[in-house]
Amino acid sequence: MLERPEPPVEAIEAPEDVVLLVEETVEAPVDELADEVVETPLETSVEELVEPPAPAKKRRPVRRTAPESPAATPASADVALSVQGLTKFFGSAAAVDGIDLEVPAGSFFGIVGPNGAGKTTTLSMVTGLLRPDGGLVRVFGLDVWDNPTLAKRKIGVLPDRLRLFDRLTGAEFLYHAGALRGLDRATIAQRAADLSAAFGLEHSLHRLVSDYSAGMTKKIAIAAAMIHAPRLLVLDEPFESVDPVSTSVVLDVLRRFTAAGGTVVLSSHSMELTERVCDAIAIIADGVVLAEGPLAEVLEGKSLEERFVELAGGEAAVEGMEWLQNFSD
Ligand SMILES: Nc1ncnc2c1ncn2[C@@H]1O[C@H](COP(=O)(O)OP(=O)(O)OP(=O)(O)O)[C@@H](O)[C@H]1O
Repeated sequence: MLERPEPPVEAIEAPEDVVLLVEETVEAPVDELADEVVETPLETSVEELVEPPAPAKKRRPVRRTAPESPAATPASADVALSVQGLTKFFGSAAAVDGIDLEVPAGSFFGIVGPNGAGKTTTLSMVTGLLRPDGGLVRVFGLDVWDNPTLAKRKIGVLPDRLRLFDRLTGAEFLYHAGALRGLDRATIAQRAADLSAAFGLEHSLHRLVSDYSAGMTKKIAIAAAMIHAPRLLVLDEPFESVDPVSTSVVLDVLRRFTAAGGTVVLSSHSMELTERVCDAIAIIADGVVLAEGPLAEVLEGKSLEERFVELAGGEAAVEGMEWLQNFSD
């Protein structure tokens, strides 16, 4: 029997308090908003990571991998992201079909795959935006679906199909991102200044995001994803529509982030860029992992493009298109 299609991602998991905050902040000037900020310290100590406070017992929303399965082994402390048996169906079709991934802390991890391979669906489940039908996702040992609040503090997200509050200026947008993460005004101001300078947006912060170019929009969205100093950045196609100069600026920021111990997981259709910047990769197609591991191991001495086509490619069905050679004029 066919299931109904999933509702839009943001309609599924957005907690009520976040929605309220969004509604309250959209039209208000930044200075007024500052007083409403909840000053919750965001960075979580190492102790909290190792021994998170016992959460209230909740019904587990995710169908688990059987405990005796080898895939359900505990994650190690130096693993930033551990995905085990992750599954998602849309109707009767498996978009993600038992994916396992292990992303070492401090790495620059790339996910590549053909259109419809399941990259966005995987990243949406990893970041707590889309509920899996099965499997486990752990971020620094925390189960994203058992401890969403604690786990999401560790994660900065650039989602696919950006829908930004584009009637805000760049400054308001960053303020809004920081306020949602519970940062106080002074911290947001400091970080917004640092991030906008790093991304070359410092002279555009007074402009409406709706007037930004596609590349500027990506950059402000990545800046917003970083404002709470997450340990893990999950970026869905961060370089799409971004020119080479801006790409290099973004890469520079991300490299500094990983050099300081942060972890980046990104999806990309650029084989050249993925091969150049990532130290570990996964090639996925039809919702399954075809190869995963350190870059050199996956490549086996070939270029990523060659390896990608070898594993995920197929002969294009061009036969029967002779009509295309008979031009209409
Ligand atoms: N909300 C949805 N409802 C029904 N099917 C969906 C939905 N979202 C994704 N799919 C399907 O799941 C599969 C994986 O899609 P997904 O967007 O994860 O692929 P992708 O690898 O990110 O593709 P691309 O590179 O084109 O962005 C596709 O067959 C897609 O049509």
